Amino acid sequence: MPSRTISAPSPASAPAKLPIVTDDITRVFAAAGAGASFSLFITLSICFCKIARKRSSRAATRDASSPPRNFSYSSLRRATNSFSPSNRLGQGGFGVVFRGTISPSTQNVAVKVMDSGSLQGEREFQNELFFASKLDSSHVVPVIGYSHDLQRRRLLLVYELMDNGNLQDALIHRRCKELMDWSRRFLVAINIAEGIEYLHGLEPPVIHGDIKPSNILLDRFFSAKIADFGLARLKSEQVEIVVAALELNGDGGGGAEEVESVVTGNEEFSSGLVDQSPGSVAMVTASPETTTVSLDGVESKEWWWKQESNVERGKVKDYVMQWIGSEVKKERPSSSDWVEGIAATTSTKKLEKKSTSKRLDWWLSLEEENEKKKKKKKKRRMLREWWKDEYRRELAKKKKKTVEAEFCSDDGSSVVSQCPRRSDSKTSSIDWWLSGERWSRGRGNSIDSVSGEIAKSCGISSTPSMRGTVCYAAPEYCNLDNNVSEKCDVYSYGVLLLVVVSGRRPLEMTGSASEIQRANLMSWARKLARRGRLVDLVDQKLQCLDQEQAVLCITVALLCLQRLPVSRPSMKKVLGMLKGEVSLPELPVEFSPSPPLKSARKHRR
Ligand SMILES: Nc1ncnc2c1ncn2[C@@H]1O[C@H](COP(=O)(O)OP(=O)(O)OP(=O)(O)O)[C@@H](O)[C@H]1O
Repeated sequence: MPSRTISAPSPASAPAKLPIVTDDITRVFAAAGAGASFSLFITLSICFCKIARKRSSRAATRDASSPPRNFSYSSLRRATNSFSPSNRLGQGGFGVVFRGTISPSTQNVAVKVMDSGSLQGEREFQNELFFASKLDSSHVVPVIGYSHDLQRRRLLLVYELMDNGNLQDALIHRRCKELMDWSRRFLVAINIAEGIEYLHGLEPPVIHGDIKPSNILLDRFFSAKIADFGLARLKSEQVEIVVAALELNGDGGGGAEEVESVVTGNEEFSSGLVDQSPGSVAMVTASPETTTVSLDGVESKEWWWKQESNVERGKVKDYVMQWIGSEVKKERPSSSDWVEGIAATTSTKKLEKKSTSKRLDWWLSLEEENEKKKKKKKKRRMLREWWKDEYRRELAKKKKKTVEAEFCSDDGSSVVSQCPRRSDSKTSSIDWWLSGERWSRGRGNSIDSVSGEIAKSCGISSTPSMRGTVCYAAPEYCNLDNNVSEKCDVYSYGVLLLVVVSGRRPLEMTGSASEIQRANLMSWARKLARRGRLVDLVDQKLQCLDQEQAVLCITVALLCLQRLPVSRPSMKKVLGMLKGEVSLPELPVEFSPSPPLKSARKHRR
């Protein structure tokens, strides 16, 4: 029987094992290679992600210290799909706003394209950029960047996109269901108050100058943010509020009344960015002579320096300097150019000839601009006249003298209050609102301030003038002095608060006689206060209404709407009252439900 032996491997079988070893080594090397390339891939992708995130975060978030980003025109054109009408978000006084997506960060933005050739648009553009570097609050719509395309004479501003659009639309036009919930509406009112309080708390305080629902934007959580700093200004340190005794002749009483006026120690800073920019003055004044006189040899560059030094003592934002220094100067000769032009020597005659023709072009373009403005003004005046006639005809037809008398007396304070200098007891408040003088400094808008909304909805347009927006602007704001303080914003907030609570415009005419007394929201609120029925003003369609809170809002609004700026509470107090941290002061006697007649008369005197 053959025995089965397990023989030791013969030397001959040894070479057969070699391929197995080589295989292992290859596998080890392959694994190591794969590992190395995998880790290289991971490292590279991490690096790539980091760079991409850095890039996107540069576009997405911009803290106050970093300047707004300078976008190329083509990148913004790409972002908005060639400014496609389907991306149109809305139109303001100075141009159209488009939705866009910035690549590669895929951040959603709103791109405002200023009307080409609009001088006031240019001014708003400068103002927005200036404040973009100053403001850093969750209650302010951030400006991400800008673009100035010299070839096409286009100025563009890039903002963070606010998904729920503006408050005016959401509240009045769309009747957004989210805003039908009282708590959300109240939160919106608080957000806005916080935003204004932030602005007023800065050093120096920033006065927005155009607080109104269409300048309040809502993000995707319906958190309200303040937008549009085109009319904003820095409050001068020299502005102080003085209470002076003044004779009032309007009501025949002739008694002395305390009237607040604002004294400016230094004219240069008093009216802030909008009015004081020599560039702006140069843009508004038509002739170079007046420009030279009004500018008094101050260059736009110097003006920006002064604004800066007023805030940060010498710190200057390079981008503003660069922008003003290079671009504006390139396009528009400054006042000193005019002066220098006169004193030019013969050796520079050639240069002078060139610059003179440039100036002439510029001057002619200003003339053209002025002509256009005049035509628009004429059109507006005609429309106003027509509207006034209509209103008067309506009044005469209904022969409701009592209603008219009530309307006038109700706003009796407001006839004087809305425009103290033109206190005419025969003029009703609505006449005053519709009076031409109020619009006399209106913006030359693409949407006409009067025609736009009155014709459609019998409401008042929310398009602003250079002195704020009709119905929202404080009485002292309409005077052309420099008496602008934070209290102007407080007044506008008062109107806005009434709009938020009532869910309607400040001035609404439906034509029916019963509606006339409600036409002016402010005077209706005053009337209801006297009757002790403030709750009647609250939007009927509100859900989960906290009646106490709503009445508190209306009361605070009435305090904000007082004629004398000194009587209005500060924004800090307003916020405290709304949050229940500060107790409500007594409403002025004219708002008390049953005013003792004699003492009320005495008080008026
Ligand atoms: N950041 C934004 N996000 C979303 N929508 C915006 C944004 N900015 C503006 N809009 C929309 O574009 C509209 C026009 O804005 P714009 O600031 O030009 O004008 P306005 O404030 O309505 O009017 P005006 O300039 O005459 O005061 C706004 O009402 C709003 O609906």
